Amino acid sequence: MTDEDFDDELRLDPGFADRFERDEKKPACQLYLISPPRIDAGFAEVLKAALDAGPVAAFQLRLKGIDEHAIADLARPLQAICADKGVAFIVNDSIGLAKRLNADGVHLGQEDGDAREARQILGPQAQIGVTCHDSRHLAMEAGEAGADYVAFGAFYPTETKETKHRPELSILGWWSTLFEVPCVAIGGVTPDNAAPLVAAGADFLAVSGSVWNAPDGPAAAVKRFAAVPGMGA
Ligand SMILES: Cc1ncc(COP(=O)(O)OP(=O)(O)O)c(N)n1
Ligand SMILES: Cc1ncsc1CCOP(=O)(O)O
Ligand SMILES: [Mg+2]
Repeated sequence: MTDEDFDDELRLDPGFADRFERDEKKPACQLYLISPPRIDAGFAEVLKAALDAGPVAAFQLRLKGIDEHAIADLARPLQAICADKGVAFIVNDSIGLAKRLNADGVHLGQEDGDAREARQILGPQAQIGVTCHDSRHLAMEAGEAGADYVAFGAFYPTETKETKHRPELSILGWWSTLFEVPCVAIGGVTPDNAAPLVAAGADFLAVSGSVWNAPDGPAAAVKRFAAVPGMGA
């Protein structure tokens, strides 16, 4: 079944998602930071400053190409900072590492494992997120499997990851209208292009490059995100 067939089956007016308008009944959109691809010795201080600069709901440790013992060693001080600032600490890719670190949650891509298994292993309090690319079908499957959020992207070009999928903004309104599970927008999001994602219904903006590579520094970028209409604590 295609995503369009879902609209037919649900007897939806095909244009309804484009007309979705975020209003005061929907909680403010929140910032979800994804770590830089490499963590150097000074990163803990950079992270602290970024988390102090504006509201951040979550921090995901996303390190590729290094083994889990090394990631665990890098994780602990960062996890402590997040705990201190009341920011959820999410591990990318690995249910086992999330368990070992007693992280607040795990983010799973379509090849990273199953949300039901993650729930069994990590327990009812864990925040479990699932990559759904541009697919309503994957998002509904993730919701049924008990995901705490579904992630759509990449909305904009990004140098952080090679991406194949480019959802339309309307997937955010479609999801928000039909389901309670929060949705995340990811991929090339900057303070300058964030507003349409927020207006379209994103509950979280997941951001890496535009924060860590900001010319005036990560803290300034977090501050700019806080000023985007519809963003909040
Ligand atoms: C919040 C969030 N959304 C999407 C992704 C991408 O996950 P995945 O598709 O598994 O790709 P990698 O990040 O593992 O390269 C994410 N990490 N976080
Ligand atoms: C991990 C990931 N998944 C889809 S796009 C992306 C990269 C997000 O980083 P950036 O905010 O730098 O585009
Ligand atoms: Mg992954």
